[in-house]
Amino acid sequence: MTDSSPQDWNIPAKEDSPHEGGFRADLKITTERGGPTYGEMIEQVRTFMDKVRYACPTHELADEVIDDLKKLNAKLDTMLVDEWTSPSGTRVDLPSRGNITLPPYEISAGGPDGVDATVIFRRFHLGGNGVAHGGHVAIAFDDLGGMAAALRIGGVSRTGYLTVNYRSLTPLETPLAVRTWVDRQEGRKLFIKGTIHDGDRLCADMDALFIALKPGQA
Ligand SMILES: CCCCCCCCCC(=O)SCCNC(=O)CCNC(=O)[C@H](O)C(C)(C)COP(=O)(O)OP(=O)(O)OC[C@H]1O[C@@H](n2cnc3c(N)ncnc32)[C@H](O)[C@@H]1OP(=O)(O)O
Repeated sequence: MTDSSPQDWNIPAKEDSPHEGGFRADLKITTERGGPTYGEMIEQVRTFMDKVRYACPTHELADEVIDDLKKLNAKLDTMLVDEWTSPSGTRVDLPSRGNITLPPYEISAGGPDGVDATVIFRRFHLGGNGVAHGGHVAIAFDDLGGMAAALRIGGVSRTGYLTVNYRSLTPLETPLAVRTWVDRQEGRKLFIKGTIHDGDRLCADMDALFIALKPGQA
């Protein structure tokens, strides 16, 4: 049992900070939260996950790692905040906004016409036989597709459906070009398309529907 409770992550909307279209009206995007080395902390976590995916520890080493992780978890338990003020997700200066649950990507261009990014699937994104897991490919498309929708409407949308066509194998540890764009819009419905290329080779493409949230809609 840790000091934290599930409520730490689920602070309800308040009068001075209402949920609006899925996000808080006063959500502050900042590059300050978590301090100047927060990005390096996230990178070390990703590196740890890479190693965990491939490590075969002895019983003794596994016990040692468990003890070390318990200490690290206890340290972070003293610093938990709600999702609206957590740096992970709002640090726009970091790959994937500092969100460790996303494959790390960097945006090179973004606007109402779409988003261009470079994504690297890490060793811990392994599916099998040395290439990326298809679910992780879909996560990259979902986030960057949602970003294309957000930049078009200047607001928040949620995924209605998302279809990925896996055209060829998606390599790990390789910078891949991602493009997502609004193919057409019908009212609240944004039809989003996307591609992931390894050089000239198409790895996957996406066909998705995002629905713009109404004010107050979660
Ligand atoms: C800058 C930062 C960028 C960050 C990007 C992050 C992106 C991440 C996005 C996500 O992963 S969101 C999580 C996954 N998605 C969900 O959990 C959504 C769950 N579903 C819902 O919450 C609701 O179904 C939804 C908000 C999507 C729609 O419900 P509504 O009640 O608002 O709309 P409604 O059901 O009336 O549908 C509106 C229109 O969309 C159509 N529609 C809705 N879902 C559909 C669907 N699945 N397929 C086809 N059409 C669909 C629906 O028929 C209708 O068409 P018409 O206006 O023409 O009548």
